[in-house]
Amino acid sequence: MVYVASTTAPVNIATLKYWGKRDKDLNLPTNSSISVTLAQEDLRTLTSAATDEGFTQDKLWLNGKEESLDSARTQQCLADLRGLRQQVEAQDPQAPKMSQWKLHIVSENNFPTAAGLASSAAGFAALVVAIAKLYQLPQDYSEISKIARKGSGSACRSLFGGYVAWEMGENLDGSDSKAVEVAPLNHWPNMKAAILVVSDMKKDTPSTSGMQLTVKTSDLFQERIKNVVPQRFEEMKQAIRNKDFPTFADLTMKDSNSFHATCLDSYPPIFYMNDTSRKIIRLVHSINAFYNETIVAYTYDAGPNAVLYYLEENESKLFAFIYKLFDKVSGWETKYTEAELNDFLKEFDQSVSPKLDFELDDEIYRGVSRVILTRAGPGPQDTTECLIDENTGLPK
Ligand SMILES: Nc1ncnc2c1ncn2[C@@H]1O[C@H](COP(=O)(O)OP(=O)(O)OP(=O)(O)O)[C@@H](O)[C@H]1O
Ligand SMILES: C[C@@](O)(CCOP(=O)(O)OP(=O)(O)O)CC(=O)O
Repeated sequence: MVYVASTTAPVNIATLKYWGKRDKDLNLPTNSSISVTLAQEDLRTLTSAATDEGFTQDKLWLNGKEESLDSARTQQCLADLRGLRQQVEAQDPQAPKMSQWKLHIVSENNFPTAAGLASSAAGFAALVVAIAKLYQLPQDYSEISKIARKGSGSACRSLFGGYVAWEMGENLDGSDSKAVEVAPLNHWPNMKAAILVVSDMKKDTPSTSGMQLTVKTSDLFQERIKNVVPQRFEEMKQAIRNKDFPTFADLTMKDSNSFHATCLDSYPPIFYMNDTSRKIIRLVHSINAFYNETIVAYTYDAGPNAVLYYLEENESKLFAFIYKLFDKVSGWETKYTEAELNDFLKEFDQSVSPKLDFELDDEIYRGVSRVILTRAGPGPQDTTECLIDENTGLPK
């Protein structure tokens, strides 16, 4: 009999960045980090996991293609999950001996893989949660997040919705390096995100090797992990608890800049942002200066895409600028009617244009391929969708 379980898992985008490992094999970080989990209508992984006594090999199909499961990281995740399943079997002799059987895993991302859109985070979170469900593990999600962490560090934060911290921990075996909820989605539900996709191309320097180089060569990095991030970690959690957007946003922007500064300070230097990324940074500062209030924050991961965080109530103020500048780029029409989009232009003409005290770069849209308009969202979700045929145990 083929046993099957499925889940979806979200992407998360850090507002306090994880950059640097103190243990590469266990993905133990040199600093704690914080992220916002994003809604799954726009960005999510759907994963089904199956097991059966008759399966002969562990197998993975990702976006319709069979992929290797051989990476040490994936093997770690599978071994840990099987270890926990063994405990279930030891306590309940009736429980099927799934820990001894092979697994079939089928997964689909509804967005480009490895484009700096945190596919590995959603991917490993979904993989681990699907198998934990299949195995009926009793552990809570903080415990399960330690297994996702071994797949990809940032994946541990995708086990929760809303506002999430990854506590770096101290133990050498990683037993206290786990994700915890800072605040649930409904605490501050009006957080939105506009992602300006600057490039869909696969990135040059993978996060793992980039981090290794920074840890080894950057002096600035030592200052960051010792004196900058620990304090920011506490301040950002407090800003989230207080729903204090200006503080949250200022910390987010400063931390993105600090992380990219350590990349530039690596030797040889690593460049994740490009000219368009930098123009967007300037634009965001100009918009905040124009309103004399911090209404929007940028943050960049290991790639040139900009993620802009803002509150729903400030959307028309922000979109007066960004729809005006990026209206030629796709992604708006799925979220707004033509009348709503016209209102953003009207807002620009009536409220912004007469007072505009800086020059807008009409060509900036050329560096952006699309916008993804999304918002803060919940953690992994149960689903009735299943990617595996329950009779054959193969992808549908
Ligand atoms: N649904 C999935 N299931 C299992 N593994 C996945 C899944 N999606 C992505 N991955 C793994 O993650 C890898 C991509 O990770 P990578 O870190 O290069 O890109 P990214 O996550 O988009 O970028 P970043 O984490 O820096 O934002 C893929 O090559 C694959 O091995
Ligand atoms: C810049 C980041 O997005 C780096 C994410 O790195 P990964 O989690 O992809 O790295 P590995 O642990 O090596 O898989 C910052 C962040 O998400 O906190």
